[in-house]
Amino acid sequence: MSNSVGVVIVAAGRGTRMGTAESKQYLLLQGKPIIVHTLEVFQRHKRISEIVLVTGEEDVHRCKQWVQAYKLDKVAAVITGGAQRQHSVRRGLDELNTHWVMVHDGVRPFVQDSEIEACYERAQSAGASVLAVPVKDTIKQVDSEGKVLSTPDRRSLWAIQTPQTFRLSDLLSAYEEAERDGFLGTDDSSLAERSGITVSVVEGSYKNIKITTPEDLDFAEFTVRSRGEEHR
Ligand SMILES: Nc1ccn([C@@H]2O[C@H](COP(=O)(O)OP(=O)(O)OP(=O)(O)O)[C@@H](O)[C@H]2O)c(=O)n1
Ligand SMILES: C[C@](O)(CO)[C@H](O)COP(=O)(O)O
Repeated sequence: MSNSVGVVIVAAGRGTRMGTAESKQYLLLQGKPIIVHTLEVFQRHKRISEIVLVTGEEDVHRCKQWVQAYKLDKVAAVITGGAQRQHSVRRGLDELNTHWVMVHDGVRPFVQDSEIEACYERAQSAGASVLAVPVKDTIKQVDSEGKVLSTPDRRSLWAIQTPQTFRLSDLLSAYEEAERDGFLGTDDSSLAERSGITVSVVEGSYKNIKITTPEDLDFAEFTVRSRGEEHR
């Protein structure tokens, strides 16, 4: 099928900003690890045929157990990541056999089915897409001494989320180029952009947070609890 879609879910980080002994992707939300909440969103999505989960070496075993226990049968591989997010994504890409790839953070469990669909459709029409929200604050560029340098026009600023969707062959080329040039980016789109791929933004929701610091857990608990109440 020429539009098959695989997902690389990266979960090999240590969560230093969260500061918990347990890596944040394995903390429980209503009794279930955050990473399982994230996997379930893609497991149930009709567009997704294959999932590769990238995790820490010491976590592969328990992740494989969850894949069985939660019947996540789209998970084709659970593999070990690298030192930086970019290295983890690269390893995941090498495992996929689909035409399209979505890269998603394991700690963004609140992405909606409709957002995944919109990202897929935009990538089909534009070539590549990223989910994002317009920034709400005024942003300033500041130098190392704390002096304000400039105030960029907020109307052109977006906070970038995942999923980020590309043709697998395009993203692999972009990753190879970045590796060759020693470029390290904080997202996948930045690698694609520098290799000349046009990336289009899909407006998402402020609820699709990346669970990063302790206050994000309060929001996550609240969100999961309210969903449970909605379904009662
Ligand atoms: N070497 C790495 C680093 C990060 N990630 C993943 O990339 C996503 C986004 O990264 P971030 O939130 O920054 O996670 P951590 O690196 O774990 O957090 P911190 O920077 O606070 O240590 C997370 O799902 C994380 O597990 C990864 O797979 N491999
Ligand atoms: C890819 C990403 O989620 C876009 O917001 C993010 O850049 C990855 O995490 P980090 O906070 O930059 O490490």
